[in-house]
Amino acid sequence: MALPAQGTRPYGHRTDRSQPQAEAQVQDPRRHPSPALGPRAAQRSHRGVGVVSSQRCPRPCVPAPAARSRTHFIHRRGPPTRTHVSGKRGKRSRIAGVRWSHTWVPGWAHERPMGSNQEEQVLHSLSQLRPNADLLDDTGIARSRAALLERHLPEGEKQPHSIGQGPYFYVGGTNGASIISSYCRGKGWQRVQDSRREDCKLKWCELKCRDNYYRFREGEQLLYQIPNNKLLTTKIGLLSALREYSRIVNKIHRTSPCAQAKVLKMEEFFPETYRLDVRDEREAFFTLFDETQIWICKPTASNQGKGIFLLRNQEEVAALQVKTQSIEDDPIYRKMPFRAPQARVVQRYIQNPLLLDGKKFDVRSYLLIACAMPYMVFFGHGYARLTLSLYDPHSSDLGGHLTNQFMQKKSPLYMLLKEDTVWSMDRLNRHINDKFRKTKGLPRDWVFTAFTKQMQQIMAHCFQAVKSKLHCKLGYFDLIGCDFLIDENFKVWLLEMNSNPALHTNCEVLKEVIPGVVMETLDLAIETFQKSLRNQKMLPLRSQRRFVLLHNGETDLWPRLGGSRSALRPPLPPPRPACEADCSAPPPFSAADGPGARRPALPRSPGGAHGRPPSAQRRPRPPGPGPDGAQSREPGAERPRAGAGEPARESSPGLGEEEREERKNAGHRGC
Ligand SMILES: Nc1ncnc2c1ncn2[C@@H]1O[C@H](COP(=O)(O)OP(=O)(O)OP(=O)(O)O)[C@@H](O)[C@H]1O
Ligand SMILES: [Mg+2]
Ligand SMILES: [Mg+2]
Repeated sequence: MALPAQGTRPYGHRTDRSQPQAEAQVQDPRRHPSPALGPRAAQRSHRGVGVVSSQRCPRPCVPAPAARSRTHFIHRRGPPTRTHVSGKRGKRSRIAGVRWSHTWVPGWAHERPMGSNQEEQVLHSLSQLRPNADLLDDTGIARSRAALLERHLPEGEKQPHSIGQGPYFYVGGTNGASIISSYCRGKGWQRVQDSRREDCKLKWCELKCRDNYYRFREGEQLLYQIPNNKLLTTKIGLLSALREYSRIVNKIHRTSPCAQAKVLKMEEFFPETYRLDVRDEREAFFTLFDETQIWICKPTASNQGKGIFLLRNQEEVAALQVKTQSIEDDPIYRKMPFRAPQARVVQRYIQNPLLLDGKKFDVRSYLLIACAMPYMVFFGHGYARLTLSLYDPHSSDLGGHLTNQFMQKKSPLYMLLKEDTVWSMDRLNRHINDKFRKTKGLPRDWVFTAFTKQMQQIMAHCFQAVKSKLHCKLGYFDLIGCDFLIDENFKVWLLEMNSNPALHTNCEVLKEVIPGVVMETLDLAIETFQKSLRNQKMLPLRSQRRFVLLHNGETDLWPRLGGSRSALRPPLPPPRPACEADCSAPPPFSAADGPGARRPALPRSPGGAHGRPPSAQRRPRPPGPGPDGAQSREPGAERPRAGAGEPARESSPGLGEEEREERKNAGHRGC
């Protein structure tokens, strides 16, 4: 576990295409650069994003201070609603006790059109207090916000939206739209309805639309969602990335025995999973299945529990086998594979989940990639999602097995009992303290200590697995919802990661949690963007409140300003001998993993759950480097080749196909 590095601080805890042309011309940001995104944006070309200072771009062979490039974990005790600050930050850090509590705001429960409801006015007013967040003192902001909340909000005082020709923003879809809009309007920005406009300072789009990426102006605008986030946010993408990363790490550990055992092993946190679109894998699964276990079958890119079913007996498995084979043999799908039903995975079902008053639950947390150039990656707490009914492993009612809100909403009891289906992390912590601490010998506040740490390690590990493959440009940012299950032995399992996580606020707890998550996401995206543009040091981050820094990529050799993933990778220095490496850091990649090196293709065969032959599944553990997979690579270390480890047979579509898929699956992940 890497300790908090210097400079980090503990966690505070459709288009209306009729937009007049003239308007767009008048607002050409190249002539009127946005104060919010910085004047230099206006001078930049699309790709060249400025001179990189020597401080930010160390000579390749000179290792930069390791602490700056490592993944950082800052752990705190206690609930996430207070900010713990390090002494070094002094008064400025004591911002925070602002609880993003809007429970008293009537009518919050449903997303409504922009500007039409009270909560938007509230958020707008709050946001107005920090029109230039980077210029203001946070303590003052917090006080002013609190004062405003006290004075005005119960009466629902309406604050006029700023008029005037401000920078523009675009929000596509309804997920979180009112919160995002309020935030931006509070900065004096104006919402536009035409997604094709290129002069938006911010585009927050639910669907990844090809046009937005074609039109994206690096270094001049912020764009929500990294275009190939499917590497993490589809079931097959995540599985493939984790397998590939394991393979590389294992190889390094074989060749460099002193590379210490600190990287997580995927089988320790990711339930055994097989791809059904890969013949060898599905055959391995059909062979190993026996009726003592339950498996869960999921489409790779759906959400809300759609298309999920359990496999408990040979008949169900045989039916699945026939169905899968018939799809593969279908001449139509052979000709037009994009018409075929979505690829699926089968995953070992965690049969013994921890229960809260007899109910199954999972935890939604957030992985925030606030900046992709350099990477600034954060962890954020979310909430727990419970089923309405009591858990019975033998029940055929999926409502008791699938904890997502969407499934629960199907119940007639939902409207009556919905508040019981979402718990705050505080409540979860209290419950676990009360009910399990003694009997299970847990440390006090297990939720905010051990559990939080494990979630952070797992997320950091997953990020490391895809870091070199994500398309990174200055201005891309992403908020990813990560779903964790705790079993009755308090073992933590990652179930999946979701793009475009649900930002609805239809329960009291969600009203408390979601606006804060969205606003801090935007604050951090803007602050890191500005700092990157200006070649400023990232830390300290004035807008960091509840999110915890997982990875500070300032000293990563790649990606760096002045280049992007879409450009050619710069030559990498020779790897340092592993034994010289800081033993708390992950091992460097060998030259054989570097660019131009030949790499064996992904195992087409029996990958089995974690990329090993089925015979090996039950199952020798790889000589693992240990529990901490959370650090970044050494500054001189090579990375896996871009594209390597792409899901081998997942249709790896261009955006067109992905867009189609997105549209098919439109919906918020995890609602
Ligand atoms: N391996 C597993 N063991 C036990 N329960 C599981 C497992 N995988 C999924 N579940 C349950 O099924 C639910 C839905 O699964 P998952 O999140 O993977 O699908 P999804 O369709 O992407 O859902 P969403 O995006 O809405 O969270 C989970 O919230 C969890 O309750
Ligand atoms: Mg999902
Ligand atoms: Mg889920």
